[in-house]
Amino acid sequence: MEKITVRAADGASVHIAAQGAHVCSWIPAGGQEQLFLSKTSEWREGAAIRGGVPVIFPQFGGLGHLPKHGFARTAHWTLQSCSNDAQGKGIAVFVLQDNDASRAVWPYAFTAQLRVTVHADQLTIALEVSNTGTETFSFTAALHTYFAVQDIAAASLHGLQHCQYRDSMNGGQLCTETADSLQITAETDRIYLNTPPELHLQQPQQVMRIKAEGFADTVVWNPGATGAVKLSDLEPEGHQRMLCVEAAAIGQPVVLAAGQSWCGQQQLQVLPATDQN
Ligand SMILES: O=P(O)(O)OC[C@H]1O[C@@H](O)[C@H](O)[C@@H](O)[C@@H]1O
Repeated sequence: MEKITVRAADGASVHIAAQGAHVCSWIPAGGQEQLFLSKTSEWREGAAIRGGVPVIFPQFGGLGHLPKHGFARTAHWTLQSCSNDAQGKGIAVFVLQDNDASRAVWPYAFTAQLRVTVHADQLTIALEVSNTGTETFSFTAALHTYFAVQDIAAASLHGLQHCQYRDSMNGGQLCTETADSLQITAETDRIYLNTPPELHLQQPQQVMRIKAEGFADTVVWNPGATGAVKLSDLEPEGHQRMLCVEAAAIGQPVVLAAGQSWCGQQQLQVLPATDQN
């Protein structure tokens, strides 16, 4: 499968597959891999990659008539540019436009652009969608980031306390998060609504600062042991080494009239461990 490497002057790097404009690997300068990528992912054209950062557009999950999570994650995106800016940041821009295949299932004219910027201890992924047609359309979307964790039992997510969420494990029931520190002990699949712009994924060795802009919601997903056995492309015990924290626009679908654009981004930064870990 066609992939590019984007490297910042300081050595930080990402690998991106043209299928899905899918970030498969992110290594901060002087650091270690931060994204989970299943060793048993299929790597077959048209099959979703298990791990990294799938781009979900124009439909999250099964919330519509399209294939699950829409078509962008399995479509071929065109590399528009790959360069270093004046500060040495590595920047790659991929574009997806409507085509016969997309119009057959979703009859709208659009351009989606994914801009990936890497440097130092940071990775920023920005998705911009423009309505290039004459008809208004609406969509749901997500950056479905699979964070690598050393041990899910020692990881905790901070920042969601008091948020409402739809519990997909429980028919989409609306609940309120009570935990200050969310720990994953079983299959978890939740759409948190109107979440704060900054969350922290804490592990003993580091903290991941997860900032979102433009995306109002956050999905937290881990298949647990019960869900993992149903995923043929998830490596054995893979659920113990990953946590998806997804910047998402689901509760309020994005509506774009002709000529309008929308942008959402997820900005990640690796910070040293804190005393709370
Ligand atoms: O197996 P897929 O299609 O990549 O989806 C993985 C998961 O993605 C999450 O975003 C959804 O909330 C889950 O319900 C889903 O199971």
